[in-house]
Amino acid sequence: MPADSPADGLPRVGVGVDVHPFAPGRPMWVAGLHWPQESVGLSGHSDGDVAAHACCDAILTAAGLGDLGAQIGTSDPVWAGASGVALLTEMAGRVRSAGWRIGNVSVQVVGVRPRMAARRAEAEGVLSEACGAPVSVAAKTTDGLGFTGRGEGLAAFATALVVPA
Ligand SMILES: Nc1ccn([C@@H]2O[C@H](COP(=O)(O)O)[C@@H](O)[C@H]2O)c(=O)n1
Ligand SMILES: C[C@@]1(CO)OP(=O)(O)OP(=O)(O)OC[C@H]1O
Repeated sequence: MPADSPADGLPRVGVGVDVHPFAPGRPMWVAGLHWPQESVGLSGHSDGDVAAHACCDAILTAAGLGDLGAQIGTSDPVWAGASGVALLTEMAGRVRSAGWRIGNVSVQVVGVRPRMAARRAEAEGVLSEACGAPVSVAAKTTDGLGFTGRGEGLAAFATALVVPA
């Protein structure tokens, strides 16, 4: 059965993970928001927005369309420096063009900074607008453990549900 099979009208789930290291001299963009109080940003070919990228992979895998790297890759100059919101808007459009409706997306940011809680609703609004479906946002620090806990970088994990249009 092909990976993008509609599975007889049943919903399909997807998963996405992304990790980027913190990098001095870069603006911090996470979950579609700019965090101007942060002294470092995230490295990457684009803006490094792990939350938006994990959402992209979740909807793409749900639709059987590969992942963000397969869709655009880091060799494509068109997307160099692209915002996570622009990428999520584009990937959600590709998922819809392939015949899917996006039910919802849930993303969890893992790391010590930025502190998401105070701007969680704002992030959910921006990502939901980009996705054209509800996106919920959560966060965890990992209590000092691992590269996230040590403040070396940021990770995000997302799941998505799609249904045939
Ligand atoms: N980057 C983060 C990480 C966590 N939070 C919020 O803190 C709560 C407690 O996190 P623990 O990892 O210590 O359990 C968590 O539930 C989030 O609400 C955050 O805002 N930003
Ligand atoms: C977004 C892309 C392309 O600009 O690059 P990065 O910003 O490096 O992000 P990543 O999630 O590591 O890989 C996906 C790439 O397609």
